[in-house]
Amino acid sequence: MEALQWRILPLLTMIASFLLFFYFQYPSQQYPTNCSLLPFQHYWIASKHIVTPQGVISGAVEIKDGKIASIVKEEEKHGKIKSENVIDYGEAVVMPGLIDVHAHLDDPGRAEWEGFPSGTKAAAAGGITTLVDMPLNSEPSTVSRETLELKIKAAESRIYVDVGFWGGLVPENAFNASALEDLLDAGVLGLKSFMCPSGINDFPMTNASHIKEGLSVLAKYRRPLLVHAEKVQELESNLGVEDGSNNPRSYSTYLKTRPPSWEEAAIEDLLTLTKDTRIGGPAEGAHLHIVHLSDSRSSLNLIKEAKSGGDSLTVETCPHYLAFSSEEIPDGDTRFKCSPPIRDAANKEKLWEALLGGHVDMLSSDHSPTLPELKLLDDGDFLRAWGGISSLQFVLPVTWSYGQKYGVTLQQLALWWSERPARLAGQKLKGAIAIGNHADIVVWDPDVEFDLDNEFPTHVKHPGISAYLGTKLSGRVAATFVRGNLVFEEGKHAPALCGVPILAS
Ligand SMILES: NC(=O)NC(NC(N)=O)C(=O)[O-]
Ligand SMILES: [Zn+2]
Ligand SMILES: [Zn+2]
Repeated sequence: MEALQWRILPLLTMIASFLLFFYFQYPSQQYPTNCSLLPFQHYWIASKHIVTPQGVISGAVEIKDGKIASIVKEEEKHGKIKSENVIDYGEAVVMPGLIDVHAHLDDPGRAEWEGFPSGTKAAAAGGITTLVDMPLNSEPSTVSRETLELKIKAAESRIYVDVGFWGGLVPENAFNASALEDLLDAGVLGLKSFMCPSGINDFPMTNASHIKEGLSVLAKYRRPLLVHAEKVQELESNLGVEDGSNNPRSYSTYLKTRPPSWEEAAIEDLLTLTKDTRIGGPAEGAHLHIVHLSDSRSSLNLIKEAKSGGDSLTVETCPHYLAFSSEEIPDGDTRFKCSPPIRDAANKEKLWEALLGGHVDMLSSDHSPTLPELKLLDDGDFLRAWGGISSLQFVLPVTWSYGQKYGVTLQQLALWWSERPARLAGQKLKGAIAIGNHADIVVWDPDVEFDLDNEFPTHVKHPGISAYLGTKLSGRVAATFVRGNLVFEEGKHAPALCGVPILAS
């Protein structure tokens, strides 16, 4: 016994000193598991253009253990910051990281379309620090506690940025309050449903009664319902079958199959339900969010009216509706196919007007990629090709570039891409450069122009299907911080994937 002790003791001492040596050599504070390209966790980001809710300031943001510890104005900097831990970005813009509340990463089950690793790597390179994944296009769809658990498992250790999840409201669970509560208790940030076929078999559409039920459950949780608002209406013409103008390679043919009246009809239905969300109404606490609005005429007027009546209602549009117009879409170029469709130039102008006027609340990517074969790029058949735009990495430069003409400000970008999306997704510690918030930050150069060509380093799985490929953009993302970790800088990603799944509690 004693002999054994004498042999083990020196061995233990040796192991202990070995561990101590490594601890002091590489203290965990100093090298946080490769999550960050920076060697420290307490530092300052300095710039002449820091976008805060109170305005754009020159100064520095103090970051400590992943949070924003203080914001120091230029004139107050002296003596308040340790110069060796300052990253000075000069004239570059320091803004809250983008929060994309509408992305389809198709994982698990259809990861060959995108997947968590490539999708979130692209997000990090594009200045998106949080995204909320849609419940459909993965296999299975996220419609129950079990299927949410599969999502979380697919995301864990495989994401470069933080990812939350919307759950699906489908006929199968809509009248089953305990199933919906189970899904909400498991942590989805809210629900999402379709008022037209979604294109995915295990994600059937809902009608007004399903949505009413969903809202009543959501009211208790104070989480939103997101709706794809298009309702199939009988088409007025027979698409020019008689006059021969129904060429499936022509974008105008596709446009005629999904007229603005579809959006209008869906929104009319929805607004009969959102009245209940008013203060004192039976669904007070519930909130309805209309995703990817394209029609800026009648649909938007209905939304404006309901909002002014006190309905708890918000609406998003996407960069592709603001950047492109139907007249310019080349024959056969199915990269531009999405639903609702991109409409004419006059519609686009009115959409900008509504965004600038505060009637459209926020922006989202609706990144919905697929396999290049399913885009039928060779055939160019708009009626049969997969509908969905691939854009995730480019939404910041796209919004900035196409917004120049309208005098878009940095403050507006932060509102549309961070502050309001954070509120929709219930993320109180995200969406603004403010003391106590997560240090989720994008640093970018508004004046740097680049050609988005085949040479440009893109990280989405299938860059060739992006409608933005071949355009010239301004606004280059220089660095992205997620909870204080420098996850992307100058084309390089941090070695470890340290994004975390975000669950509502
Ligand atoms: N199944 C989809 O990804 N659909 C999406 N497709 C688009 N937007 O064309 C969507 O959000 O409706
Ligand atoms: Zn949709
Ligand atoms: Zn979508």
